[in-house]
Amino acid sequence: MKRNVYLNMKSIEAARQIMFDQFPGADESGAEDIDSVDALGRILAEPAVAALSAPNYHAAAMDGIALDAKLSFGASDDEPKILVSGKDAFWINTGHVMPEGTNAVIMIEHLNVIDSVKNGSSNGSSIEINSPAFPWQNVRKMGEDIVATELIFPRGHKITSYSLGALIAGGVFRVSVKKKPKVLIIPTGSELKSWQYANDNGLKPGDVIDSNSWVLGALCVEYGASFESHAIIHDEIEIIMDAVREATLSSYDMVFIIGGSSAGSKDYAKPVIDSLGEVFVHGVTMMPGKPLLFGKVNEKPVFGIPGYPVSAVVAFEQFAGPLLLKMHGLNPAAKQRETIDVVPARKIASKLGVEEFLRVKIGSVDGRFMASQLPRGAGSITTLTEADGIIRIPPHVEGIAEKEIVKAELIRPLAAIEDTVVITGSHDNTLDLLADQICRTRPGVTISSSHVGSMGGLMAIRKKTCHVAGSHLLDPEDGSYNISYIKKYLPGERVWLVNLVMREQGLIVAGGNPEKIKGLDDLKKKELVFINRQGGAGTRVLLDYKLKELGMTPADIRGYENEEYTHMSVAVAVLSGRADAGMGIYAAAKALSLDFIPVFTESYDLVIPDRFFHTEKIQVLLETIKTNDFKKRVGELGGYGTETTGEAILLES
Ligand SMILES: Nc1nc2c(c(=O)[nH]1)N[C@H]1C(S)=C(S)[C@@H](COP(=O)(O)OP(=O)(O)OC[C@H]3O[C@@H](n4cnc5c(N)ncnc54)[C@H](O)[C@@H]3O)O[C@H]1N2
Ligand code: MOO
Repeated sequence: MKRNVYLNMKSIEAARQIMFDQFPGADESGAEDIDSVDALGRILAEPAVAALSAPNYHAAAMDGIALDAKLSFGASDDEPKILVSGKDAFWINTGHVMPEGTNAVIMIEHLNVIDSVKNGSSNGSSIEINSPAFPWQNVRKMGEDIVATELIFPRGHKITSYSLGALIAGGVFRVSVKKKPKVLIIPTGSELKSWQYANDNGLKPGDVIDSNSWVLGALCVEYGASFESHAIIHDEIEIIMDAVREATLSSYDMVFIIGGSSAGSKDYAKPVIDSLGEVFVHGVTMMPGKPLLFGKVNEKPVFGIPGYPVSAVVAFEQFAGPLLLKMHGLNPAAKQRETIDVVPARKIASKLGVEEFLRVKIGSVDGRFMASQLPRGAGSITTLTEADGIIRIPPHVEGIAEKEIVKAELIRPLAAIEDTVVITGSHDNTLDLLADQICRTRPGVTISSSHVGSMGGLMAIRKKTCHVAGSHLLDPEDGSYNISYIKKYLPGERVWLVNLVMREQGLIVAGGNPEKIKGLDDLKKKELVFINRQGGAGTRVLLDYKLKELGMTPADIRGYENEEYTHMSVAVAVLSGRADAGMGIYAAAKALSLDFIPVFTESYDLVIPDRFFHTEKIQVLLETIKTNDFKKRVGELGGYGTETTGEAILLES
């Protein structure tokens, strides 16, 4: 099988130019007539002209009396005027037709009814007024809002919820709108399974759930198009070819082939488009999304969308999406996101020659928007779901220095970013629980946490890039937690130390504990293999402290020098049989159904600078951790104590 090579990578701008040039008439797609009430989000193909006026009569705008304003002229406190109800003045309610001969309304609050109950409409009641009315006061004149025959909206207007009100009030009950472009999405790949299949059968190694069809379908809808999904097609070129041929000959306006766009031996998108039509672009200098393919078959645009989920999204948002907008009669830039100035929390490297779409979390700390980079992997959809924004690094730029101000496109609203508590440091599952629980205390307040270890958290406080650090640093000198580290690394900072939980650290061993391990002492047995954590990890510091207490040395333990970087990878080492025991937290053992032998209870604390401590969102966070609900849920996780949860001390170092 011949492999594809990207002979001619194009810049985003050049590739887009080719795309729009190839479909100059894209915006001349047809129109259809529909009921106005069904037209939300649609684009007017013809102007909407009012058939009725609104209001279509002179209407009282207030409750009171209607009169000819002339009768009230000259009225004052000293010389009030008396009107006779039924003759000079007529009781009227808001919205009612103004009686013949009247042109003003005086509000009921400004009337003094002399010889009858207020609101009564009996003839002969006298009403005193002590200020004049001016003509048309408190009257909504006929056509005040909309005049029949006037233009309500020009063609190209996108119908909003407000627009529906104007159309219906103006008597426009049917509208001519642009037809929605219709997309056929074809997922390809022998590894792909539908979610329904996964639901019924589970997944085997090598199976991948087709999630892209759903993401791209939803994006089509967001961009005003409709879509249908083809059944998954295995890596068989003839079948993919048939599907594309058939789609381009039927009513679809655009076709996506997902997957198989790059250089693999089973990557068929290019040969398919090539043999049915013409390929214009294969390869764009952007990342993710580099292998994007674009061509024409039977006069219809066909895209080869890269299979990695983030690549697929970028390919859509940079190419297929803007073309859909144009087909729908909209400006292709209509979906451009707002940008803000952000400061990277650390320097960011970037590859020369490609435009990188870097997903970042953004936090508002000390009046600056700090951006922390999320993992770059195009295979991780969570790098988009976790992101607050996207920093685009142009092809000629090699990276961004720490604290260099750059633009970020916003994915989440700014107000939500302002309401986010940024927590950096050691990870613990109770932080996830807190993130879920906090919106019960105050909807809108959210937590964004990144995991860089306890020391990383303290450094983030020092660099002013977070509000809260999660930390469990044991001082082996005296067995205290965090305090001596704060004194050493945050000199001059007033910080609060708040206990989140007490957490059990222990030995993670195989299910059923076949080696009958009871504690650290047992690790002296030469037939047992240990798996350690990396130097500097809180858990490693703890192990060394306990070993010293027990009078043991590293030489006593086989495997002491083998290191892993997370609790979970220690648990995986035990599960795979590579080690008999490792130190870690209960949650990691539980996640893989391993056994756990408690060794020590440590303090997992939140470090919060005093200048943030009294802010509303931090108070909401503190309130949340003190709730019984939160403590109960922590208890249910197992391996935690909450007796001291929420206890806070102020440290001035
Ligand atoms: N030798 C090279 N290999 C690759 C290159 C390259 O330049 N040279 N480019 C890489 C880049 S960049 C990308 S992006 C990917 C895109 O490859 P394909 O479009 O050919 O996609 P597949 O290989 O079919 O799939 C990649 C990945 O995505 C999963 N996938 C596919 N379809 C779906 C779907 N509908 N829903 C969810 N996930 C899907 C698929 O299982 C793979 O894991 O190529 C690199 N390779
Ligand atoms: O360009 Mo690929 O799209 O990096 O993942």
